[in-house]
This record gives sequence, structure tokens and C-alpha cells, in this order.
Amino acid sequence: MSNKLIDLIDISKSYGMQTVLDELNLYIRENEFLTLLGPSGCGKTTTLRILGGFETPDKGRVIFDGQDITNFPANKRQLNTVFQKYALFTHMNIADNIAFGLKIKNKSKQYIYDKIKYALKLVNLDGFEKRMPDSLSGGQQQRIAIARAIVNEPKVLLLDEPLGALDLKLRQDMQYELIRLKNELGITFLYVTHDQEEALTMSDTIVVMNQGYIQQIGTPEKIYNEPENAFVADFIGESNIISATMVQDRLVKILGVNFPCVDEGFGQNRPVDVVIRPEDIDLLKPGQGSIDGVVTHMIFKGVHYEMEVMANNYEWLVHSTDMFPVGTEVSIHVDPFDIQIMKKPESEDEEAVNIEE
Ligand SMILES: Nc1ncnc2c1ncn2[C@@H]1O[C@H](COP(=O)(O)OP(=O)(O)OP(=O)(O)O)[C@@H](O)[C@H]1O
Repeated sequence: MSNKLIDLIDISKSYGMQTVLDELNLYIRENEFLTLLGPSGCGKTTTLRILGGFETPDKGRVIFDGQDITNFPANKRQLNTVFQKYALFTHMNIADNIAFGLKIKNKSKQYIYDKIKYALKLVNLDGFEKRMPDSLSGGQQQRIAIARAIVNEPKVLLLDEPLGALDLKLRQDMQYELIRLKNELGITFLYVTHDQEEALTMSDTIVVMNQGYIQQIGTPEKIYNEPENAFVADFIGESNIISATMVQDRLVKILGVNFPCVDEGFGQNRPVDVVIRPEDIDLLKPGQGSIDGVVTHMIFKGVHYEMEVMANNYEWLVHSTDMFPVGTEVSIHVDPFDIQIMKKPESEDEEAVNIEE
């Protein structure tokens, strides 16, 4: 594992009476593609702006490469930011747009020329020097914005929803472009998005945030397959999240039926939440699975069929490549490995224990 490059320590930030970040701690390693993911207003952009030097924290420190840069202005940090709006200068051609920062730094003509060539090649827009921004598509403009950031040779690229304004197809193409860029440049990316698919596709590490707090940090696989709480499970992909009781290690009672699972250490008769992904449910013939039910909805989604199955008073969401028309009687089967057990949020847990007592 590479070294820590950035350390955000006990960062707090309020606007008026509203606490946006409350003692947030987060580190980013060299060459890492780290994504802050969460719903609108959860504090992602504020975190990025504090790191970029556009915002000062009320409390806490920003350490970059071992140095405390909390009070450094944005232009004294080895970071470059790309925002959702491309913010290209419309009266300048592409070459002048890319050269802008370098001219301010009094770089030589040859240096600037070489850098423009290099950056345009990197973002697959060779030969675009003389074009004007308004003759470019949204995706091309965003790539120019990235080229403009890259020529400054930042150690870190901060990207705030850079693909948010693009349509789906273009966004997906750009996601691969960004991964390629990151690998070619070997620099660190801090990426902000509220789009979970985008985060899963591109990141080495995802930080899921909600209301100013970090909910979970992990690889995309870990976050998707082993969400630590109901918020993460619900935010990342579609899920069946069901209140259940841990009977004993490796056995959980879901909707009155015991299911074997692989998790342990939650305690006997402990209330928990279980997460079961729709694609992890097998629909068998009645009597052959754990809970029998009937299909109440079915839609074709292109890559799979999506069904809702009413079983033991719960509407199960199921994805399958097989079609189960409405009215089909089925039985729910889930492999023990696909039942993810999560602690209840502390308040609910205490309530439940009090009730038990
Ligand atoms: N300059 C500001 N003045 C007052 N309130 C602010 C300011 N900047 C952000 N906020 C508030 O702080 C909260 C967090 O904002 P932030 O932009 O960090 O969220 P976000 O997770 O990036 O959301 P989005 O995805 O919508 O951009 C929001 O409620 C926002 O209204």
C-alpha cells in the first residue's frame, strides 16, 4: 500500500446554525482514486473545497505530504480542481484556455506548446488547439477542463461531479477515460459524486457520507457486498433491507423463518437488519425454498426481469434472467453467503434491548 498523501483530521465546518461536517477524519493515499459518495447536501463538496483551499474549516487540520496546509491559499496547494461546470473561457480558443494557468506562471512558449500538445493527446483531443469552446460537445469541453488542470502537474486532481452535466452514454465513456488518465498520470484523484454506479465503476476507495458523517469507507466490492448499515445498503444499489433477529451465530430469523447465514458475533436474540440483494434471491417452486409467496409485479429491465414477490407480508424485490409472470407461486431461496447482517443504528438497538428487558 502506498503512503498517506492527504490527512484530514477532525475537520468541522458550520454555516450559521447548520453543522455541515462534524469532526470528519479521512486520509487519502498516493495514487488512490477516492470517491466521496452521498446524497445531496451531505457535505461532499464542502470536504473537497476545504481540501482545495476554497473553504476554511472551523476546526481541524489538513495535512498534505506531511505538511500542515490548513491555512494555505488554493493557489499554494499542489491540487487542481475540476468542477461540474466546465468554466472554459468562451472568448479564448482551446489552446489559450489550456495555457491560461501556465502563462500566469510565466512558463516559456516552448514549454506551454509542449504541454498543450501533451494534454490534448492525453484527453484524446489532438488537433483541437484552434477550436472555440462553444464548437465542442459537453464531453469534449469537460475533457478540455481536465486537460487544463493536468498541465499544472498537480499531485492531486479534485473532481466535483465533473460528469454530472453529461448524458448517460457520454458519462460512461468519460468514466473509462478518467480511469485511463489516472493510470497513465499516476496521480491521486479525489472525486465527488452522488451517483453510486459512477463511484462503483471508478474508485479504488469509496467514502459513503450522510449528513456530514462518514458511514463507511471501503473498496467498491466491500461497500456493495458488505454494507455496514442500512443507509449504505439502501444508497448503494437496490436491496431488501429487513428487520430480523439473530437467533445465534450463523442463524438469523427473517420474517419468522430461520435462515442460515455466515455472520457471527452479533449475540443471541439480538435485533439486526439484514440486507439481501435482489440478484441474490432464487425463485424456486413452492415448498422448495425458505418462504413461499406469489409474484405481484414484473417488469422487463433489459438485462433482467424485476419482480416483486409478496411473501410473509413483505414485498421482496427480485432480479432474475428468468421471467416469473404476475400470479406465479414461488418460494424464496437465499444462499447463506448472500445474507448480510448489519447492526441496527445504536438508538434503535437500545430501544429494542429496552423492550426485551
Ligand atoms: N457557502 C455556504 N453557505 C451556507 N450554506 C452552505 C454553503 N455551502 C454549503 N452549504 C450547505 O452545506 C450543506 C452541505 O453542502 P455540500 O455542498 O457540501 O453538500 P454536497 O454533499 O456536496 O451536496 P451536492 O451533491 O448537492 O453538491 C448543504 O446543506 C448546503 O446548503
